[in-house]
Amino acid sequence: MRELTGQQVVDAIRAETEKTLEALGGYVPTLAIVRVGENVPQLSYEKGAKKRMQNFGLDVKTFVFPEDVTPEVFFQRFREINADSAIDGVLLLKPLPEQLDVRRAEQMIDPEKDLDGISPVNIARVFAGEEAGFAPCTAEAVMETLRTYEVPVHGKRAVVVGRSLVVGRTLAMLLLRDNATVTICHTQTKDLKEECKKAEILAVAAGRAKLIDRDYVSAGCVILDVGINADENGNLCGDVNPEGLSDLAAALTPVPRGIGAVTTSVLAKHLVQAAARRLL
Ligand SMILES: Nc1nc(=O)c2c([nH]1)NC[C@@H]1CN(c3ccc(C(=O)N[C@@H](CCC(=O)O)C(=O)O)cc3)C=[N+]21
Repeated sequence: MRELTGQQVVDAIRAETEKTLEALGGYVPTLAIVRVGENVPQLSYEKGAKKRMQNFGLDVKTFVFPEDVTPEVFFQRFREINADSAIDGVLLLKPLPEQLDVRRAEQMIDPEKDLDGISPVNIARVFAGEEAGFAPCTAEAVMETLRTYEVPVHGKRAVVVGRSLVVGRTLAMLLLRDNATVTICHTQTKDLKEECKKAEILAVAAGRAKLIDRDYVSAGCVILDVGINADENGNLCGDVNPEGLSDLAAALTPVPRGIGAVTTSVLAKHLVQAAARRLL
């Protein structure tokens, strides 16, 4: 079994962004991270994103609001951040506390700065199979990983476990755009094992630690593990249990250092693209 580590994909994405940065002639794009409260998964994504931006030579401004911020204050500032010409892209960390209507934020975000594809405009573009616009970074990270490792997608049977808008559903659309035959599985799927065993490409974004083991996998399957969970000992683990897969699967992305590392690189790529579309 091949281990599809993120680093090689990160390097390929960095090389691509460097070309675009050169065309921008020394302009340094700036990412705005907008966070409300101190939610742990959001803090770890923010930390990873900041490190990656630094690593790619990009700037970050962080806007932090208290958990109990009023809608008036939050949306006023969010509107200003969006309109700020010194900001090339915006990452709004989700979920938002309940007093803030997330749909209002999604509709407000400038689609040209919407690096994680949360605006209805960008969602529509992805679901229409268009190349323009920004797809959610994690779903695109899976496609970048397949591309870098030259895993053929065209005509393959792909099974996606998980139907969240940000990952599973979107990833299904990206796989479909590349001519895979796609099945989406979820918590109400009758025989998950049998469905997964049909997969030549198995992408798991279920949000359940070690849900998938060798009983779900056919020989030669390429497995993409999108999960980031904490195991019994508090260590990061994926939605896939790698034990017993090595003589069965053709390839697997590790957790950590797999899709998660690629996700922040796609965010960086989108930031550079957003700046280029605005300035070139
Ligand atoms: N608009 C939006 N998009 C998101 O994608 C989004 C979000 N909001 N809100 C929060 C959740 C949570 N999330 C995480 C990402 C990485 C790690 C993580 O642990 N990353 C490590 C390790 C990753 C690895 O190597 O596999 C790192 O980046 O260094 C955790 C959590 C994203 N989310």
